[in-house]
Amino acid sequence: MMQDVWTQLGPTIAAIMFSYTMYQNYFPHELRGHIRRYTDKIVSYFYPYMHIIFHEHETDGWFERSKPYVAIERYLSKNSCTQAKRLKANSVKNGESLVLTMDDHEEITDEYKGEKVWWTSSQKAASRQTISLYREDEKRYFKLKLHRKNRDLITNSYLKYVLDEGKAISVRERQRKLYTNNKGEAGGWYRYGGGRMWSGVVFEHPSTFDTLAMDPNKKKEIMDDLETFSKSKDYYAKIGKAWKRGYLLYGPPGTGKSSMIAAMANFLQYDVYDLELTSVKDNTELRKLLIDTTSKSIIVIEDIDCSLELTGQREKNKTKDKEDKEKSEEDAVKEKLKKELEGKEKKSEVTLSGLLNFIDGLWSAIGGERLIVFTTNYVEKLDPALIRRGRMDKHIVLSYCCFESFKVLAHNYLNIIESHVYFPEIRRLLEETNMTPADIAENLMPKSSKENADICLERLIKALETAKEEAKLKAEEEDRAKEEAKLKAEEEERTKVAEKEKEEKDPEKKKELKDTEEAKNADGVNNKENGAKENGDVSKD
Ligand SMILES: Nc1ncnc2c1ncn2[C@@H]1O[C@H](COP(=O)(O)OP(=O)(O)OP(=O)(O)O)[C@@H](O)[C@H]1O
Ligand SMILES: [Mg+2]
Repeated sequence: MMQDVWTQLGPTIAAIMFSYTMYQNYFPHELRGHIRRYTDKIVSYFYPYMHIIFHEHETDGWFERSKPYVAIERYLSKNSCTQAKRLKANSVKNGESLVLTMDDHEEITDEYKGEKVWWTSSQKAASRQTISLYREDEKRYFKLKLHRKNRDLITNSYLKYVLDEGKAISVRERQRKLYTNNKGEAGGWYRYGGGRMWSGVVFEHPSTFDTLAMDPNKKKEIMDDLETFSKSKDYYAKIGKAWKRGYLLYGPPGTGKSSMIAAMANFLQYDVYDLELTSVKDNTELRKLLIDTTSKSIIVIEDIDCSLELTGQREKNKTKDKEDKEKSEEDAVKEKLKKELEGKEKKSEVTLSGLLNFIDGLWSAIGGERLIVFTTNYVEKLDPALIRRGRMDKHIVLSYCCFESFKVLAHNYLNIIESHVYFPEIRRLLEETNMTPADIAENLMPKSSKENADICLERLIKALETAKEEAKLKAEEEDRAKEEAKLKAEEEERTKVAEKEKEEKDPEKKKELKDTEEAKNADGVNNKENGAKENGDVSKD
């Protein structure tokens, strides 16, 4: 049966092929163009579909792939995996992961608002005249087939959706980076357009909100806050605010400030720009660094209190005139000596006002979707202007380990899910003494393959007891010192009173004391008058 069909089809195919070859060889090029136009018209009368082509390279010979093509490739990858029989694998993230797309001449179907479209991937040989230095001699493209009645829907709405979705997938799956600013002086050439302001490495910090030990309610609040921020582009535009948010993380060393920044970056899939303020030459360079950051990023300034002399700068300026007058010659000499000692070592000239502008000046709005995070161990040292709401919108205190935080660490480090016989004791000890999550974590970590959960928890209990004992001794020591100081002050007071009483009882001494006081007062008046004359005081005239 099958053989019969082929026997009948054979001559027909041969005839078509022959006619096509004759047409190609003997019809002049111009005539072919005319024929094509007319055949297209006839076909379009019966054929209700239309096509849109998206080339991989928009400009001939140019190396970069077209952005719409890449976005479509990413968008189609999810449907390709389920529909296409032959797939093509492209490596991304420096070969660490793969994007699967349909192979040439495969077709996949997509549906948008109830209407179907069809995508195919193809390639055609590049024209011989084109000289391409960078890529293979073939032009890849995606072809979108759609019904003509859906023209408006697809061109106005569907294509935008595909491109946005494709871009979002690329962002989600991109290799995130941790950047640090290059030192201005050392790498001076970059400032004249020769290089970049930031150097980056792949961001691989494993901290997440799951591994972060803190009060669960507080954790949830922060996660909600971050999520709301990342989805609020339109809201920020509506209220006329730049799409950025400031976080101030403060607390003792080892309470998880840096870990939280990493968790935030992993949660939102953002890049991290770790800004070393002391390497920034001046306010202009600070602004350039800001311009050179991308959106979907966290700009971090760690230990802001140590970064610059930002704390008292305002007061210094306010009282500058007064100080200038009062500065004694001795002070001036001291200052000069200090400057000489510092030698030629160039210090950062970034000022508090420069930093304030960096955070919420006009330039801070460019790019959007950025978090600015400051960390400090001493929040009280910071200038209030630096951390006011609007600059640092959310203040988060990270403190000593509570029992809830401990449970997270016990789960992470020892895989203890809910409870353990040692937990009540640990709970009591944590309420009685302060220990940072970093110290707790160190005690919980097994030091050899023989150490099980019991051994690690016992070690923690011992450490907590020792810490409690030390804190008690320290408190006693402080109380004792305070008591001694109080007794000393009382003793001094008693001696003073006794001496005064003694003087008052002795008439000779009393007269002597009165004379001395009168002489002192008279001296004071004379000195004032003399001083006024010397200064040319005109008030008496
Ligand atoms: N809240 C926490 N949850 C989980 N691990 C923590 C937490 N706090 C500290 N750690 C552990 O302790 C180590 C030090 O923490 P981290 O660097 O985040 O502290 P920090 O608050 O930034 O300290 P510093 O003020 O000294 O910079 C981390 O590697 C982490 O393993
Ligand atoms: Mg830190």
